[in-house]
Amino acid sequence: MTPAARVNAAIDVLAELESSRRPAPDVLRDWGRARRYAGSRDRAAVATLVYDCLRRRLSAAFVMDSDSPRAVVAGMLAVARGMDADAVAALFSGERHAPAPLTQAERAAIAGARGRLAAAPLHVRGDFPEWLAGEILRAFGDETAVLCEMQALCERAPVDIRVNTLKADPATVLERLAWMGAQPGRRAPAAIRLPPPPDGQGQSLQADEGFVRGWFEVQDQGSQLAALYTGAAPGETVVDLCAGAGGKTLALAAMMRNEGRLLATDVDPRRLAALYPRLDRAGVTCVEARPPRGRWRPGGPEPLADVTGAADLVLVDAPCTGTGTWRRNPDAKWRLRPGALAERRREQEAALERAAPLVRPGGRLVYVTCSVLPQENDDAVAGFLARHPEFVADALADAGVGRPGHERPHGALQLTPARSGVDGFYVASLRRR
Ligand SMILES: C[S@@+](CC[C@H](N)C(=O)[O-])C[C@H]1O[C@@H](n2cnc3c(N)ncnc32)[C@H](O)[C@@H]1O
Repeated sequence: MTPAARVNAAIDVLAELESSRRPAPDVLRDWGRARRYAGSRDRAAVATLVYDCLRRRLSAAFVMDSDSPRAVVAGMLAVARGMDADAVAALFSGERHAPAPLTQAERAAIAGARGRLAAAPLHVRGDFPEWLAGEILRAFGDETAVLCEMQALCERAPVDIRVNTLKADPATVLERLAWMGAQPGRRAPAAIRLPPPPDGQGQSLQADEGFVRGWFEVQDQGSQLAALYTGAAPGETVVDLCAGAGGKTLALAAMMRNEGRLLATDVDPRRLAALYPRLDRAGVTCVEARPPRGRWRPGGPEPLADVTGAADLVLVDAPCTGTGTWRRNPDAKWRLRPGALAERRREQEAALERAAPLVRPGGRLVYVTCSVLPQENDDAVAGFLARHPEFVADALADAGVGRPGHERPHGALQLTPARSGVDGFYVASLRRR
């Protein structure tokens, strides 16, 4: 496919996304399947165009004065890729498989994009849903900080891996992946960072022998730091209450050097299914998976009943809106609705209530989200502390990585792409008196 044909395809995919309201990965997958002539590079390039449009949807539409898929693609090429009107016109050429030529008005809009955008409202310049403006201002304090943070959340994210120190050492893995442009991670000691792939062509990490042998996992450094701030140590009894597919379980097991007990569960037993092969591959032996029988419900049988009052550490990696991961999942920011935020808040409260009785006196409860919204973070912790006077806010474990984020109430830390160079994670540590 020519570059212009890829642009045309992105316009089609965006139109389909709008009309079907299905998630972007599904629409892109179906688009690729229906077009056998599109090779893997074409599919990756089209996906990157679509995701870049989703990242910059509001600002691209604003400068073009239209939110049609065609306008959003043209506007994105101007605002995100810095293309001038001639460069965009070369793609909108009207030739075979290319979009129709730019109109005079479109050319003028692209030429004046930068100036126009400077006068746009905050949520347009920051490309986030208007209904979240109050929450985001609350998170970062003033408009300058909001813009800096939200624009960083519009960038493409690098790929981070966590070297599994149970099986390998970071220097050896770094050498092995040097050909992919691997660099030491700036934040977490076992992290290696790969640059965002040009034109969305993903690195074939899962095919690497090192991955198959369990030497590393793909995991954002924000997630790695959140695990480090728990201070999980060898010999402890640790609960990973919201283990999901086990990204943090594996990180905790490595911190514990496979010594002690690490109990992993989730409200949904199907989510744990992916954990088992990952434990095998990583050589993790200290984990006991405790799937509930059917979906766990408050008041129902507790698969962790035997640990009541006995855990040194309970990690609540809570379900959340995922606003901190918008770099990787830009579709999510436009799909998020106020009702979903309210639902996540209820789930967070339920998970915290479930965690509290498991913690031993003097033990700690670490609450984590991948969100930047204070309602899910500061407010969730404040509400918990008000309901549970037997807990007090505590300092995060000194993981030897400093505190490269925004300080929050209760000694908590908010990591962000702009401030920390990682996904937006929130971490708070609470200690049982
Ligand atoms: C952010 S995800 C976990 C990600 C995972 N820890 C990782 O690092 O890959 C949140 C998980 O919490 C689970 N969850 C929600 N409410 C829960 C509850 N009350 N008890 C246990 N798990 C819960 C969800 O099913 C979901 O898998």
